[in-house]
Amino acid sequence: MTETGTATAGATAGEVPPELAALRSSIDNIDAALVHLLAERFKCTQRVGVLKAEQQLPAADPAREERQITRLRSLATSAGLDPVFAEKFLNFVIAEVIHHHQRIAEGG
Ligand SMILES: C=C(O[C@@H]1C=C(C(=O)O)C=C[C@H]1O)C(=O)O
Repeated sequence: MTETGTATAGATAGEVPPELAALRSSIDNIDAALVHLLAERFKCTQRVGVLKAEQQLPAADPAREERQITRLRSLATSAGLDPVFAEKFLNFVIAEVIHHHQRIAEGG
């Protein structure tokens, strides 16, 4: 910042280098795709939650999760994505799903 508070480092409005703008445009598209994919996944898991509640099955299935994590770590490695990050991400999503299932089972 200068004394007048003007940013000196980085691009100011209207001065974004074309390559940065193009990359950000792709990032925005990818983020939109991720949101849509996650929305579809949660639609499926909501239905699983209803089925489990109807059949009095437990909200969590650790054996299934173990298989998913093994598979996702392998996919991540093949794709050049950090498998530790992939595992953390899946665990984060699954934890949210299990909360939903518990709420459904409690009638909520
Ligand atoms: C969706 C399920 O319920 C839970 C959530 C999972 C998931 O989000 O992938 C996997 C296993 C379960 O702990 C399921 O049992 O398939």
